[in-house]
Amino acid sequence: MNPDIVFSNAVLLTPEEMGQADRLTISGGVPGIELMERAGQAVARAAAKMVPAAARISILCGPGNNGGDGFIAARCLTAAGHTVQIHLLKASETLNGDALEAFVRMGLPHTVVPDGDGIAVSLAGELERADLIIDALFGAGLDRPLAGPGLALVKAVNRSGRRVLAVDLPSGVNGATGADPGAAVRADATVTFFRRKPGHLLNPGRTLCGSVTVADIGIKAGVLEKIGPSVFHNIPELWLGDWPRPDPLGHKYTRGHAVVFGGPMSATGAARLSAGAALRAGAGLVTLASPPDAMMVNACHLTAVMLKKVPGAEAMEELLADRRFNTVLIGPGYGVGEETRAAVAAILKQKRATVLDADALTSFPNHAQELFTLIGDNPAPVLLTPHDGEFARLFPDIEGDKLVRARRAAERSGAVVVLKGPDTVIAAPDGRAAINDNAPPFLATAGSGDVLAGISAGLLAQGVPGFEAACQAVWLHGEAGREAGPGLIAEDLAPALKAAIRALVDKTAGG
Ligand SMILES: NC(=O)C1=CN([C@@H]2O[C@H](COP(=O)(O)OP(=O)(O)OC[C@H]3O[C@@H](n4cnc5c(N)ncnc54)[C@H](OP(=O)(O)O)[C@@H]3O)[C@@H](O)[C@H]2O)[C@@H](O)CC1
Ligand SMILES: [K+]
Repeated sequence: MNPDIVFSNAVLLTPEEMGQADRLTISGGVPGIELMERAGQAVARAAAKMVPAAARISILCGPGNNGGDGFIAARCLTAAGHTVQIHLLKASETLNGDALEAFVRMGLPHTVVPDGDGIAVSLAGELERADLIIDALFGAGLDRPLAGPGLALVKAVNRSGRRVLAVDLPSGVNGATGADPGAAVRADATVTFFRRKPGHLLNPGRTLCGSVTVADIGIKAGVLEKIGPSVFHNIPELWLGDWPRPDPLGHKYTRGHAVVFGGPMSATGAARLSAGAALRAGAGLVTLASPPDAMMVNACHLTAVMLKKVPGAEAMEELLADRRFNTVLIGPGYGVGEETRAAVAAILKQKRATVLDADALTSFPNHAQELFTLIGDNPAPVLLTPHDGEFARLFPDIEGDKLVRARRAAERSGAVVVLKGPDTVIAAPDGRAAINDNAPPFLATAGSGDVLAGISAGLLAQGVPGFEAACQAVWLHGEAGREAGPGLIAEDLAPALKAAIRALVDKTAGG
């Protein structure tokens, strides 16, 4: 990975790391109120784009600095000619620091939400009449589920059916995990500061944020060197430096040779989907290794993908004695059980870049440590690509939010773990992780995972390092899904991949 990535827009900061960025900036001579001014002004600019002239805007301000941003926005929007109603969750006497300063600078009338589990009918009515509600209740400082008047207010916002702009995070969403224990605001848009947070990308946080914009509030990227971020947004900026650009003087043998092990006659399609995707992803050659009974059906369906009869684990070892097969994928449609475990062991002993998917994962629930030992002994990258169900079977004791689970699993297994879903997390054993957000919902269809495993193998075959190959594959898979569009089936993905790669290469002049 390019070391400059830690300064890039791909960086995600936990609320703690964001606090560190804040403190480093303040100790570097920028007063906190200046950061808050810029934050509040950015919120006001975003709000102005969401409403007509002279709009009615209700601003809900919490007891901390998130509320402080709301006071600044209130002042700016009033100056711009909007009618602004300000509601404090707690009496202004409880404010301190920059939030108090922002409140004083605002100098506008306000009300305080009365204590209790409900809110006044008049406030509910006002929210329902607003052109926009600005949610400045809680941001990075939320440290427990909402309750009492805060919870009542959030429910009233969601009931109002009005457009909502969230400051930093929709109140109730945990910035580190995206969790919303209890309840959270459902926003149409969110303005955050300096860098995105994991909670903007992990569900349910992502869906509660609406569209997210990142405002520059004067924190310099240089502070990131001290913070040492390790979690990233899976965007091309993260891995373009490792994108496999074909050598103009090269040939197909210099672009790698992936071998995909296929299943019995009744389940051959999955491995063919994988093999086709590996070829599309740029592997110079792809061989489908087929059991004898499935040769005929595979032969009927393959053209550019080559076919080889491989009757069992011993034949696999013989095949892989040829070092030109530099990457192996096993799992899609392979079958679950002892034979699969033996095959995976035979493959991992050959020390090739390896993708283990589907049945190759499901065969190991009671033999997980055996698998991790084999992975540990293989110096080449190994990718595990479980969905939640496969993950739970392989790592039954690992709990927590998706980011934590994927990172623990990667550390334990020694593999790059791709924990799949609408917010796929890719985690490396060295602690790096990336969160993906470009997959359309219609990508959740039979065979889609086989294609993803194939793209991963195709990139590994070209020598892309494990973490970057997984990140590229997940991103391309999402782009291919968007390209294929609603109604897609897995067969559509390999052709759509061509357009997705073309767009990436054109945009970046990546060759
Ligand atoms: N960092 C930066 O660079 C910049 C940050 N900025 C802004 O600051 C925000 C972070 O501010 P923050 O740290 O003051 O936290 P914030 O979200 O206002 O909440 C803390 C307050 O809520 C309370 N509380 C917590 N949970 C609760 C619950 N469930 N139910 C009830 N109460 C609860 C907690 O009180 P407690 O009761 O725990 O004492 C405390 O009073 C950040 O999101 C961004 O908008 C910008 O100005 C620009 C620069
Ligand atoms: K908020």
